[in-house]
Amino acid sequence: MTTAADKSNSNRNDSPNNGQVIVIENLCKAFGKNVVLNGFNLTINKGENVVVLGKSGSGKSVLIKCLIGLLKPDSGKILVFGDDVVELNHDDLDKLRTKIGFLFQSNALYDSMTVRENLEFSLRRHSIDVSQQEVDRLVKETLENVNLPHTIDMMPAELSGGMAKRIALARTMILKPEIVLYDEPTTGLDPVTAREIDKLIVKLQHKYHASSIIISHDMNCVKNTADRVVLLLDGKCYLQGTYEEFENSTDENIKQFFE
Ligand SMILES: Nc1ncnc2c1ncn2[C@@H]1O[C@H](COP(=O)(O)OP(=O)(O)OP(=O)(O)O)[C@@H](O)[C@H]1O
Repeated sequence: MTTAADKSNSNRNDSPNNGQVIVIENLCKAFGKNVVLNGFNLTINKGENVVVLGKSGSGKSVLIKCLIGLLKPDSGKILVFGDDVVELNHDDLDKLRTKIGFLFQSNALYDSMTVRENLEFSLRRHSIDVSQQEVDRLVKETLENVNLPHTIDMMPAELSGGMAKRIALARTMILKPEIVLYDEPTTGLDPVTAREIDKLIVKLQHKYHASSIIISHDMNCVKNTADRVVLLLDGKCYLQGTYEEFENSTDENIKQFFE
């Protein structure tokens, strides 16, 4: 396993366009005396799924919020497609966010809209100039990708928890985001449904070549989806490695996630 510093140093010798989609360097964020991020480093490559592990309150959400410009870090760099998020103006930040999909823990579907309308709204809101025929085709294709074409005219209240999660995923994917941020995608789901979501995350990763950050405590989800696992501890990237390296680790800070 490697520390983030090792990775960061090796990256410096690489060419600038070598498939790095996100580069986070020395990120620091405190709220008063509460130091949450304290020199956090992480690089995410094109098409890679990275799981961020960390105890409750370790700063995973703060990290994601800094990444999408909802929180301003105290110092450090967050390069997304080569642009520093901290330096972007409002319009450029908006443009960048259209390339980033977010799967909320709550799914955040609009209750008063059908599945079709939820997906269409997502497209229209990003003012993508497409014909109704193309919208219909995209909605149908995306619902087929999550194996739920028959739900097109259903209301969110009629969907099971697992179906709602898959529709929320479809709504994220219809915009073909280059980066997807998953916030505990399997929390609250039964094990069978949770494994279906894992498979879907990997299927969509391969289909759309998106890069993902997945926040999860569900070690089965981590095992099934992660190309790389990163442990956020004391505001830093404490260790990173494959799932197998984490599983076999004798480090007490890692072992506790497997208990
Ligand atoms: N806007 C804010 N103002 C003040 N403190 C904040 C703010 N947002 C987060 N924090 C603090 O930052 C720390 C990290 O919070 P964060 O929500 O990132 O944790 P987390 O790792 O996502 O936890 P969980 O797994 O429970 O969701 C906590 O101590 C929290 O109280």
